[in-house]
Order: sequence, then structure tokens, then C-alpha cells
Amino acid sequence: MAALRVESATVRFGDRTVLDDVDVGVEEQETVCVLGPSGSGKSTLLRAVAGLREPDSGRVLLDGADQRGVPVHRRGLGLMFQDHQLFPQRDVGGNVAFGLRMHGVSKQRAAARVAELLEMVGLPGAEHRAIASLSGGEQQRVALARALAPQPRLLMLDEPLGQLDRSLRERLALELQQLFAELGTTVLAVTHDQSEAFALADRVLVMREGRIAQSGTPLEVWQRPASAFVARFLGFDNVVRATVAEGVARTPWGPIALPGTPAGEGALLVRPTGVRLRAAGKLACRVRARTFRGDHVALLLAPERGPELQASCALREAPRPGEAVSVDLDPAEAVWLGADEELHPREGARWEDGDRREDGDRPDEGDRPGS
Ligand SMILES: Nc1ncnc2c1ncn2[C@@H]1O[C@H](COP(=O)(O)OP(=O)(O)OP(=O)(O)O)[C@@H](O)[C@H]1O
Repeated sequence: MAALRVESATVRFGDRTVLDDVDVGVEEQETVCVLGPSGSGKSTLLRAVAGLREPDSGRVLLDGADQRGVPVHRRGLGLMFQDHQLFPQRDVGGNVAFGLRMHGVSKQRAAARVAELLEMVGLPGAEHRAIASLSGGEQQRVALARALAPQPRLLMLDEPLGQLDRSLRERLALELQQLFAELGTTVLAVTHDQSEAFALADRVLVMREGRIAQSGTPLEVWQRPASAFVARFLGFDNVVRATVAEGVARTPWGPIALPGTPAGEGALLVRPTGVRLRAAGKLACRVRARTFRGDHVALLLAPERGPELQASCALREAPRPGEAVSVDLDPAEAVWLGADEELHPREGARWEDGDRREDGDRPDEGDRPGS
């Protein structure tokens, strides 16, 4: 039986439908991450499961039992929400013990459990430290220990690592994944950061305007985004309209062989790794910008025809901004995204012209996993 099942949940605020007939399942010991742009309904879904906002229609089942009318504190959940901050007047131990004492655990047993939990989250012996003396990352660890303390049947995390800088976030995401696996914790987490979701999750749900746009393992979603929306949300910008006939997609960049794809119009993604620099490639381009990403270089190319292209190449062969290059598009790195999607330009595009980003001093440039 699934630990959590959300069936046809709908939540409205006034005449706005914020959660629209959503179905979600989380299996025992599974970590599911809900991902999506701001305002897509992620927190509302979590709040509906927690009982902070009853759905207007549909059901929330925990271990098979309908939770309608069951108050938040009787649902057996561990909550680590942005609006559930630590108690600043209690020390670390007092914060972690809070839920235990509420459940009537004796002082002595609570103290032993607190010590064990602080050890687990990497803060051994921190019981008597003041909350104000902790760094952001340490506070997140204490909040996690507090949520885990009563051994919840479902741990719910809302932007668990949101306040932290990127390198700490990635490290903690990996630590959390290991911890949840060791403890056998069942987790439903919300984040708008795909690298965090992909590091943590057994399965990701991508939300769009109150609905589930895609559900799958991180690898499935990464390899086969279900729509232009999901592809762009993951940071893939090489998405264009194309027409397929006889196994060939006609794109503004030229034809790409897609054997077996049914004829029709739709959206096509070419991954940056599929834009190959060649001595005599079929598509001439000028390099508009480049960014160093550790083990490779991300290029922004202005082709002689069609929209700009993101490309990825090795450090040693990276051309300079302004240089003329030519590319071939590798059909093995092209994904047909289907016919039913209008093409939205992605919000907040990060590219800028010229050489400015060459020094790689902008830490947020590395946040598209694998791109
Ligand atoms: N109590 C409320 N009253 C009215 N509208 C609300 C309320 N709570 C949320 N909304 C609206 O519902 C929509 C979805 O909000 P929600 O917080 O679930 O999105 P989200 O995906 O978690 O966004 P973010 O990543 O910014 O936290 C938003 O447009 C928000 O303004």
C-alpha cells in the first residue's frame, strides 16, 4: 500500500484553481520531489497533504486512511516548512526534543534520542548551543532533526535547502539522500531547484499551473522531457517548432533524421551535447558567449538561420566569443516533444553577450545539471 495517495485533489482560492485534479502517490521509503516554477502549486499540494489546507475536492490518504478532518498534528507527519522556523528562545536540544515531548516521551528518553539525531545530521554534541549561534546550514540540520525526531510516517520538506548557497546545498542534498536511505524514511519534498530535486529524488513530479506536467525518475525526466515546457524548465533552450515527414524533422536549423517519429507538427529539443562543432559542419554560426562549467564549456551560438543554440564542448576546443564556427546537429541527442505544446520563451534567460562571463565568477551559472 502506498504511504501517501492524493486522489483528484483540487484547491481553489476564490475563482483561481491552484491545484487542479491532481493525483500523486508516494510509496513506502520513496523520496518524491515536486518541482516547478513559482506559483505552480507545489506548496499548496504539500499544505493539502499536511492538513493545513483541506482540498475543495478529492482525497488525501495516508497508509490507506482518508485524512479529511484529521488535524495536522494527528497525521503522523514530519514537517520542515519555511513558515515552521526554529524556536529562537530554545537551544538546539530543546528544538529537536519539541515533538518528542509533545508525544509524551520522557525527558530521559528524549535526551537520548536528541543526541542520536544530532549525531545523524552531523551536529554531535550541539544540544546546548543557541539557535542564533548557528549558520544557515546548521539551522537547516537542526530543523531536519526536529522533523525526524518523532519518526514520522511521511517527512515533508518545503524548499529544505532553499536558504543555502549552492555548494552547500548540493552537498547537503547528497547527505540527505543517504540519510533517508539509511533510515528508510518516506519523503515528499518541494523545490524549485532542479539540481536539488535530481540529487534527492527517486522520482520527480514536475508541476505546471496546478497540474502534473510529468512524473518519472530523474533520469527519465532528464532524458525524455514530456513537453517543451518541461524541457525549458530543465534549462534546455534549444527547443523549436518542427515538422516531421517521412522520418525527417524540418527545423529552422536544417533537417534532422528522426526515424519512426509520426508525421506532424510539434516541438523538438536538441540537447547542447548534440550541437557538435565540426571543421565543415552544415550550419554556420558565430559564438556569442561562453561560460566555463568546470569540466566543459557552455557556448551560446548565433546560427546563420534559426534561433540561438546552446552548445557544449571540451575546454581545450572552446572557441572565443566572436569566432565563426560550424556545427552539425546529432539526431541521437534530439528529442521529439510532441505536438500539443505552444512554445513559451523561458523566463529570466541568463545569457549575455560577449566575453563578460568568461572568468566563471558567477556561481549560479553551474546550476543546470548535465547541460
Ligand atoms: N492563501 C492563499 N490565498 C490566495 N492565493 C494563494 C494562497 N496560497 C497560495 N495562493 C496562490 O496559489 C498559487 C500557487 O501557490 P503555491 O505557493 O502553491 O506555489 P509554489 O509552486 O509553491 O510557488 P513558490 O515556488 O513560489 O513557493 C500562487 O499563485 C499563489 O499566489
